[in-house]
Amino acid sequence: MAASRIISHPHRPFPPPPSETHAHSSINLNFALHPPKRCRFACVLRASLKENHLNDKGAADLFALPRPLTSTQLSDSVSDGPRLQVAYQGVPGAYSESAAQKAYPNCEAVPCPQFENAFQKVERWLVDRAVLPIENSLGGSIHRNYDLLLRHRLHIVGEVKYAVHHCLMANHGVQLEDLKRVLSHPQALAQCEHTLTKWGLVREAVDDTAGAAQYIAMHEVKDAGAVASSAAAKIYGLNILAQDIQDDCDNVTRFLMLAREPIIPGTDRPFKTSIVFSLEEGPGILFKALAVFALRQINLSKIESRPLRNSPLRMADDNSNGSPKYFDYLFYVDFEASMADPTAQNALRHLNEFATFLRVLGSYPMDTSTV
Ligand SMILES: O=C(O)C(=O)C[C@]1(C(=O)O)C=C[C@@H](O)C=C1
Repeated sequence: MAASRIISHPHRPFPPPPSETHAHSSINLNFALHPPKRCRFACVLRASLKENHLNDKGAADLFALPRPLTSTQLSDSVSDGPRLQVAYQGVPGAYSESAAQKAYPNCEAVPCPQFENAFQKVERWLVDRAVLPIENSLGGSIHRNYDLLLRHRLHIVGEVKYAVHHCLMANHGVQLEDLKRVLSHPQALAQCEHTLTKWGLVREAVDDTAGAAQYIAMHEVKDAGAVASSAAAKIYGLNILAQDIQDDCDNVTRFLMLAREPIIPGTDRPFKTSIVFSLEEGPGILFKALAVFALRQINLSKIESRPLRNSPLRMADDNSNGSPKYFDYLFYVDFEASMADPTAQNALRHLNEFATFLRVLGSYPMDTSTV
C-alpha cells in the first residue's frame, strides 16, 4: 500500500533530489495548503462550523479580513492606543492569566470559563488575542487545545513558557491536618501527584486552579484546600500552607498566543512552525512524512497525534479483510524553521504531495528564554 502510493507520485521521488531549488512561489500561510482532499475533512470542518453556530457564509465573513501581523506587533499593545485585550481560560489568579501578561505585558487579560470561549471571543472580535496552554513539562499535552486549534481558524502568532509554582492553600485557621480534600485543575493535581498522595488528600478536579481557590474561599470550606498560585491565594484571601509542592521543581507550561491574523514570518530570529496533517494508511507512511523534515535538516520539536473525529467509518484496504477502520489520526508537528525559509516551504510542499490534509497553524518566533 505504502509502496504503491510512493510510486503513484513519480514527480516527487523519495528521497527528494539534492538539487531542490528555492525558486518556488511562497506557500499560502493563511489556512490549509490545499482544500481538503477527502470528504471526511470537509465533514470535520463543517461539524466545527456547526458547533460554533456558523454557516460557511458566516465563517467566510468572519475571516474575510486577514491582515497579517508583523512580528513587532507581537508582544505589546500600541503604546498610545487601547490596551490589547487577551482572553485566557480561568478566573483571575490562574496561571493562564500570568502567561497572558507575560506574553502581552500591558494587556487587559479577559477571563473565560472554558478554552472554547477564548477561541470564540477572538473569532467574534470581542478580544484581540487568546493565550492558552498547550503542554506542560510534567503533565504532557493539553489535548483539548490541540482539537480546538483545528476546529477554529485562529493562527498561532507566538508561544510563551511559564514556570508554574504550585501552593497548597486553605482558609485562615485551617491546618494541613484538617484537610481531607484538595481542589484544583486536573493538570495541577497531576503535577503534585506524589505530594498529595503523601498527605493522603482526595483530589477533586475543577476548571482552573484559581477557580478552586475562589470556591473554597467563597464557601468558607474547612475540610478542603486548593492547589493554585500564590497570586490566587492573595486575590481570594487564603493562607498558604505549603509552597512549591509540584513533584519536580522544573514545572513549565508552554502557552500559545492566538490571533485572527497570521504574522508575517521572518528569518531575523529563531522561528517555529506548527502544522497539522493526516496521512493514508500504510507501512512507513509516517516515517516518510517525518523524513521530509529530516532530509532537510529541519528539527522537529513536538509531535502529537489525535483521533480524527467525525470521520465516517471507512473500510480499511484489502489486507485487513475489509474490516471497518476505527482509528484515523491527525498529526500535529512543530518544526524549528520559519515559513519564510524556502527549505521549510519545500518540506511542506513535499509533505503535501502525499498528505490527505495539511494545514499550517502558524509560523512564529520561538520562546528561547529559560524560565
Ligand atoms: O488552572 C490554571 O491556572 C491554568 O492556567 C490552567 C493550567 C493548564 O491547563 O495546564 C495551566 C498551567 C498549569 O499547568 C496548570 C493548569
